Amino acid sequence: MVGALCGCWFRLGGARPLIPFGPLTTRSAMTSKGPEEEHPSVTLFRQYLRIRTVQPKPDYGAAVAFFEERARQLGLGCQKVEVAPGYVVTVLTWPGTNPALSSILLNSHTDVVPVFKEHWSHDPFEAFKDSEGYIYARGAQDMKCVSIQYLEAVRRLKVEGHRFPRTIHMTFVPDEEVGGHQGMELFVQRPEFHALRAGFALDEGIANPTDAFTVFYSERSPWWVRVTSTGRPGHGSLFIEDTAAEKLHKVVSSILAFREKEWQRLQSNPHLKEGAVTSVNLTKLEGGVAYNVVPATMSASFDFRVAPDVDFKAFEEQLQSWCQAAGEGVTLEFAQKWMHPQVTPTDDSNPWWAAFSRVCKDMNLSLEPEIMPAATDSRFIRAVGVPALGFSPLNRTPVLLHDHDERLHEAVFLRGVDIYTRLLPALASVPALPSES
Ligand SMILES: CSCC[C@H](NC=O)C(=O)O
Ligand SMILES: [Zn+2]
Ligand SMILES: [Zn+2]
Repeated sequence: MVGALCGCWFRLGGARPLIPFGPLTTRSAMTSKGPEEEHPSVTLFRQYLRIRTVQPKPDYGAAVAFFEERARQLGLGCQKVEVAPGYVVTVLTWPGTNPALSSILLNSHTDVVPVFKEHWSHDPFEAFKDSEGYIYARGAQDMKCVSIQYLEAVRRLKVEGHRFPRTIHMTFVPDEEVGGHQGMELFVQRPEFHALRAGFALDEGIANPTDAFTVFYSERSPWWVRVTSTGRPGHGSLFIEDTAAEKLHKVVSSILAFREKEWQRLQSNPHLKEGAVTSVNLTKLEGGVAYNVVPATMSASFDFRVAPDVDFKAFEEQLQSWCQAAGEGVTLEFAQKWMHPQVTPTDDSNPWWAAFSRVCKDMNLSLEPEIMPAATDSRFIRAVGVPALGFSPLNRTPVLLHDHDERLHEAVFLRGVDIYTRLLPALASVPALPSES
């Protein structure tokens, strides 16, 4: 461990009461305060949002320095693990009172997706706050809010003098937005990860526009598939037989028919949520050189998200058989193929869920448990046997991750700090599990 220094608090007593708000409409009554009156947690959030950790060239160095400084100020242990050249996982640690118990892992990624600046109302890296209190920035929802909410909850609990039996680790990881292959996927294989002895993890979720909070207990598996079709080339004026395009068209039709079937299944059953069915989109078409030259090769790329209850072997065979049915010379390759879907139980047989859901109940938060439609670092955490929930405490918030004008209201952000301030004591005080005694 390095940097386990005890620093001074930049502000004591973060538990300032929030201005309560009801429906969105009443929020406009809340006028935003001047910078001198801004809640310090919001100021810190906005500072972090200004660090340009934007793909494809994130400034990871600045993010690591930011978290090292947080560790210094909060008196937390700080460890840096370089999982690949230039890809550092920063781990901040608040030791528990009983080192025999497994720890709580609070994960967040530091990178954010690119922007189309011309479609934004404000500079996406300025963290502009409007007069109503909405903070506009890339990463406001996904997921720089969560990183700071973890830190601010820990700060508050530490200031109040609490200690808990279980150690709390906060991991700040690179590379999630491009697949996590240089981030969490490598980190979970490292001795430093195993040394954390994580018993349970929290990671990102998605905002919920209603009063409820969404919590994810599993994920769909990303399968990125490129179908390549080869056929006879020739002059564009002739009826050439066995062309690459005709065969590719057949595969595209089969896959889009499957897409329609899954869409209908989702539409016709109000109990099914997006993550419970398999989705697919045709995302790239490549091939051809000129209008009048029939190409010998064409390809189509698909982004499949396979639901966790699918028989993966049978599904792959289905993909192969669509290619075969299209004719000779049609093959497929995988650019991503996640094969280890895991489900974290959401019943009281899981003591972590029991603790999590009990706090939500006590706080009158209504939870909507779902399967994450996209892929997050949770899949790597669950795959090494650590139960994980995907949770971003953002309700009454439009889903704007990866979108233009991504934004978050400061009151929702601060309410999230309150929520973690209740969740962490409960999770870090879960009694010894059978496997720990
Ligand atoms: C297949 S790895 C890509 C991970 C990415 N995660 C967030 O958006 C996603 O597209 O789901
Ligand atoms: Zn994310
Ligand atoms: Zn994202």
